[in-house]
Amino acid sequence: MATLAVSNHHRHNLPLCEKIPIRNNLEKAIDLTTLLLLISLLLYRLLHLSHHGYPWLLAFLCESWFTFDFILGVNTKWTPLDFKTHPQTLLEREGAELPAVDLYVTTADFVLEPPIMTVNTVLSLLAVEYPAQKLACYVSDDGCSALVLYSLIEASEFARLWAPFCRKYDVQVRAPFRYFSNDDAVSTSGGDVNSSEFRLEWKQIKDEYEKLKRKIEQAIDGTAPFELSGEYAAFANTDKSDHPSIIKVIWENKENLPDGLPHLVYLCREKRPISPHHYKAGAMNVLTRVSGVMTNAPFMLNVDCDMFANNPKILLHAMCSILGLKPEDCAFVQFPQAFYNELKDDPFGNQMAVAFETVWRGMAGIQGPVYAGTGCFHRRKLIYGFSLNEADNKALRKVDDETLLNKPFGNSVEFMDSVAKTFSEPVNGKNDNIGPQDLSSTVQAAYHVARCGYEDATAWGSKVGWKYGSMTEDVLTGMKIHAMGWKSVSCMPSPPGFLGTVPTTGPAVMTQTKRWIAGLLQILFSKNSPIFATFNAKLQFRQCLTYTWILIWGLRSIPQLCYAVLPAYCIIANSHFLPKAYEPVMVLFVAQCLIQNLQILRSYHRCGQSVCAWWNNTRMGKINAATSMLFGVVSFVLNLVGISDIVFEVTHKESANSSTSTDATDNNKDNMAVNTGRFTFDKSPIFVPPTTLLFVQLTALGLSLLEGARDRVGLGEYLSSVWVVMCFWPFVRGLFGKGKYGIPLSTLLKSAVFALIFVHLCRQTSATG
Ligand SMILES: O=c1ccn([C@@H]2O[C@H](COP(=O)(O)OP(=O)(O)O[C@H]3O[C@H](CO)[C@@H](O)[C@H](O)[C@H]3O)[C@@H](O)[C@H]2O)c(=O)[nH]1
Ligand SMILES: [Mn+2]
Repeated sequence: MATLAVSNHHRHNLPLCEKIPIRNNLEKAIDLTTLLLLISLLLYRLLHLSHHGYPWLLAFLCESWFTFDFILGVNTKWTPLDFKTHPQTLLEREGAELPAVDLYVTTADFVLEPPIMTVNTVLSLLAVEYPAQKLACYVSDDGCSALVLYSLIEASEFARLWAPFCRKYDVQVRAPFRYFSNDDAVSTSGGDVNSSEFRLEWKQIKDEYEKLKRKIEQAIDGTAPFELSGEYAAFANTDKSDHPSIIKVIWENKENLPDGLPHLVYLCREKRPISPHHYKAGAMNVLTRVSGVMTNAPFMLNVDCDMFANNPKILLHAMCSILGLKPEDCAFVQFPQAFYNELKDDPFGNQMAVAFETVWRGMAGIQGPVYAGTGCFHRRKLIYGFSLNEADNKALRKVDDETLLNKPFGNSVEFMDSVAKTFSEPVNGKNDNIGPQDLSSTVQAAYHVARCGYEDATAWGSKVGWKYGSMTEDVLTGMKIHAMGWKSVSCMPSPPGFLGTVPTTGPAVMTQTKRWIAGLLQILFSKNSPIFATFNAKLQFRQCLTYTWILIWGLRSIPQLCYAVLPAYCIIANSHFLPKAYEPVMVLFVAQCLIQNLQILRSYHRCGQSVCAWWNNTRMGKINAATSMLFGVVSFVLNLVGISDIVFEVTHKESANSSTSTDATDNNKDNMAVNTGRFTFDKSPIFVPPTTLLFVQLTALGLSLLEGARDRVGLGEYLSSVWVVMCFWPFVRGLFGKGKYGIPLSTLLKSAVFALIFVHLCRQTSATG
């Protein structure tokens, strides 16, 4: 007895979550050197402004921007921090006392987001290591698809085998498609995998999964009869953007069994053409309310439909931070985004591996990482708009007053109950206010809060819930939380907590980046701008700089494009924007360029990334500047002046099984392997600017070959022009590629016309100048 007490006491002193500052003195020294070089170059340009023409001035302006940008980046990475969590300690200390968590999965389109993918994500959550009676999984379907409901119903049957199997054999990856993939590293379990019993069960479960997959596939391609009757009658005559709500409790853990299966609820909110639905933010708010009247857990996890739980201990890791840190230091716990369909060397420069290592840890050392939309644990309390400081505590007492509650949260009595409970419970939500025992009795209330008019004249989307007004609702919602003075925490366990899909085709990459850019600008130029928030609210100054750095992402396209056009312009118009190679100051230019790029290369090396990945990212940075970033800025401006709306175009997610698909012939597979990561194109106008830019550079280089060297152009301009062509190499290949690998003829023609006009104008200025 005595020893037990001692060891318990001892355990109580062990930390659940530790903050570990990362040393980076060398980084700091190199960054300061780069900064010094950048500033001296700017001074040099400024001093010699009067001796040079417009290209020099333009170069000065662009480089001023780059320097500003660089400073913001250095600020972010100045004081990096890691968090280390101890799930074992948590289990020993808390055991059955762990708080309840509501799990949200969003899907919006059964074609772009195959239901088997959503099913895998849901299965990985249902089988997670946590007392099952504390969990409820809610799937929001913005696509209003009976096929999604059907898939989930079938999946819940399978889950009854899957979850116990995972627990019994300590399976590491609990998304079946991944576990049954041929990858040995993935399919290992912790338990006794050599026993014949295991082999037998493994085979059975695999067969069951194959059956599930087949059923879903057949329902989708129509080879099995699937009628909108009975359970699915509600879907008859519905239109994706015009239908009532549909809510189904698919599975209920009636006996509250800790090793049973968590509740599973399908939810499709009402949509009407006249009422804005606010895309994902709107879906998240309905999830919040529906779960509020059903299970009302004090914490919630949200994932996109493609982001399965890759580490069965994620909930324990997250709880370590939530229970182990001061509440104000842990508003939300964000897992970095990582991907399972990554192509080698990041050909599209969108895997963000280095960004997650550097920017992420950097932010963790200020006020915490951004909320990245998926793989994030929130406190229900905070989502309801409450905060911990004195002033808000007063507001907290006020809200008990019915009349005040009524307005911001809407008019559901059941939901106000959730608000009152959430409000009064201790910050770390130890007293579980799990809702009514019987979920089906709450369905009526759930229908009420899922109605599309429910939010009219309430604070939803402004003070309460996920925030409206930006396509990147995640960054906005997280920033508002930081502006209330809270800190957030990053959680980077090994193996990574969640894995999802990353776009792997040119057009899909462009669509996604364009939406992000527009969404970020929507935040920058609004009343929610971080710049106001440092003055009026509690956003720390350095955190404000970091947010600004992220939000101006798209604006970078303007100086970058100007800078990329400069060499071609100078060559055609016989001008220059760089000193001559023999001028001593050239050393500074070269040094700056080398040091900055080597520093970036070094960070790639440290994150285990190849030189090739570094080059691909550098190159894609330039390509994005001429495509998605530019178009993001344009769509933001068009929206601002009221010409067009910004819509949330859902990212196409490759089917979870495509990598292991067996129907591809060997020949096909070879072709695919050769072309993996090769840039693809479509007819979108987004590919016109880079093609034009490429034509202009090629014309400039061609002309100087034909007409001989020009007196005012130096080596610097020629090299810069070649550099730009190298950056746009995927487009050079696109000139000769076939099918989706080739730039469409219409795009080529348009670009040629624009390039001709540009070259003509350059020649005119050189004639007059
Ligand atoms: O009207 C909508 C549109 C989207 N979604 C869901 O939102 C999620 C993200 O959509 P996706 O097309 O995958 O966008 P990504 O750009 O890949 O997502 C990143 O960026 C978004 C903000 O732009 C965040 O919301 C996401 O969480 C983050 O992963 C998916 O689960 C969708 O099903 C909805 O529920 N309703
Ligand atoms: Mn996504």
